[in-house]
Amino acid sequence: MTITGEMLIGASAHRGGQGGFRAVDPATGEALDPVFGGGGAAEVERACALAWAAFDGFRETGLEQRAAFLETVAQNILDIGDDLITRAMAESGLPRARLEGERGRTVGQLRLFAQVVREGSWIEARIDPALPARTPLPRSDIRQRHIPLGPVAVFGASNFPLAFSVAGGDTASAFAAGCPVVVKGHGAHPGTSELVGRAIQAAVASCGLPEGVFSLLFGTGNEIGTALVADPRIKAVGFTGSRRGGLALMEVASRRPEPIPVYAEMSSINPVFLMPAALASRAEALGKAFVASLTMGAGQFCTNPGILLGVEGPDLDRFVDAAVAALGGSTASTMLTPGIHAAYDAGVAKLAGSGAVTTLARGLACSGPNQAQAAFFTTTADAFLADTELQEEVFGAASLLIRCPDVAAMTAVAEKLEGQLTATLQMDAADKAAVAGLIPTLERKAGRILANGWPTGVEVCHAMVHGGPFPATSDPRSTSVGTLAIRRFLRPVCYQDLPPDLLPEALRDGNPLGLWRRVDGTLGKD
Ligand SMILES: NC(=O)c1ccc[n+]([C@@H]2O[C@H](COP(=O)([O-])OP(=O)(O)OC[C@H]3O[C@@H](n4cnc5c(N)ncnc54)[C@H](O)[C@@H]3O)[C@@H](O)[C@H]2O)c1
Ligand SMILES: O=CCCC(=O)C(=O)O
Repeated sequence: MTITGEMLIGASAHRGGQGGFRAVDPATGEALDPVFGGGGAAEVERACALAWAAFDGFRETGLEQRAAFLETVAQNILDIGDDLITRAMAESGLPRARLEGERGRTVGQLRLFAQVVREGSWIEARIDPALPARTPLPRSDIRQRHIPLGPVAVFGASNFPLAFSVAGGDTASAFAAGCPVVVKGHGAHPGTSELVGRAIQAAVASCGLPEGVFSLLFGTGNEIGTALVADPRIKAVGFTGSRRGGLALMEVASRRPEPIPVYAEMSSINPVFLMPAALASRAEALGKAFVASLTMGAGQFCTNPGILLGVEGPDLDRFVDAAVAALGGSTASTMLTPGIHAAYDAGVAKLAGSGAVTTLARGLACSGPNQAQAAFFTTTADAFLADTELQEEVFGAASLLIRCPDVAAMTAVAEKLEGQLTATLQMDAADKAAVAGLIPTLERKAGRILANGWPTGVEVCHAMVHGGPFPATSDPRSTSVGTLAIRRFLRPVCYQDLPPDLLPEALRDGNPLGLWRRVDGTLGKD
């Protein structure tokens, strides 16, 4: 499939005239063809007008038609074949195996949402039948279902060019809910974005959906993203990226005459608690496994283990020795963009220059542009508690070990942490009592609590929460991975005493769609 450098606005392809740009291969520093034309206000206007025009039709598509659309997008992505993988490799510096796995995750995610759409319980139909004879007052007939919010703006993330980008989780969950999507493609992987965008555009056409169900915009500065979030026809935003970018978009959304929800996933350092009995029994294995998680994908995971906490002593020393040995032998890896590489180097230099921090190990030297050496630092619990800057995320393979005098100090540090996507416990049976004391704190701090695993590698499933309190996300009530993500783009509507033939099918007597419904408080298929 040819990459043209055009934006996709509804059914058409359009070359933007607001400044050209090219993707950069971070492994070589070379600019890649073609030149992409950036868009501006006119393209935002056209995409949002089409999305709004498509909304009422798309939101009332039958469950089967919408599920088939998601499955068609998945198949069309697979049908691009190897061109998608080779372009994504060139634009991201990520290896083939990682991108093939990510393509599988993206396609699996779309298919999982198709199953969710068909099953229909996300509509959460509720019926409280009229009670005309109730005293002292009769009850009306009251029914409720969930409807989609409206067109959603999705910002593709740099670090997952497939699973968190044009057809990633935000887009899949918005489509599943019945929301048209306008994507602002990430400038780091425009070719990958165009290929996937064309797969979605073709699916919209072949499934007989209104063209405005999907558009893909590009732009060189912040203006296009700002204009998109400010557009009155956009009713929600999905974002994965920097804290600064997420906060800026939240600000734009909140200043609109009609403020809208922004689901921004931003910054997390994902604490790992090395409990004493676990360290005593397997410090060396934990040290090696930690480095494997830290250095995966050059550390460019929002779930990266950015801090570790352990009680000082010989067992923690054994952990450190094993981690230092593993990290010291880790090869430098290409980062996603020159900007992300520069931010990593600056973050590492800041930690290394802190008087309260000691450098334990660095990875092997770099041998090409935009490569990062892994970094492992240590500090004390007192120093960490005294300096909030030590909590700042360094996006990449850098981690800080906090040496604590006892388990109580680990809890004290946990209490001072900002909101997190994950909190990980390395624990043995003898640690259970101490862990039980930590869990209430971790529940308040994180979206996902893991035992004896590593936070990188998020499962896409029904029970997953990839979210958490600020600054992990802008809204701790939801998730951006897993099927619960559909809830972000829905809202309840109540119908009181409407004539039966004006009710939506989901709420009609006789349950024509065969949905799970709560009738007079009881869940069933009545
Ligand atoms: N939490 C995560 O998962 C995660 C993922 C990727 C990057 N990051 C962080 O973000 C840094 C930069 O990487 P990035 O380019 O992927 O993220 P970014 O936040 O700079 O950009 C993400 C997207 O948002 C847009 N954007 C950013 N700021 C904006 C603004 N003020 N107004 C309008 N649009 C705006 C960008 O154009 C891009 O499309 C990294 O160094 C890292 O610290 C975090
Ligand atoms: O970078 C954010 C997503 C991380 C993720 O999905 C994973 O660890 O698998």
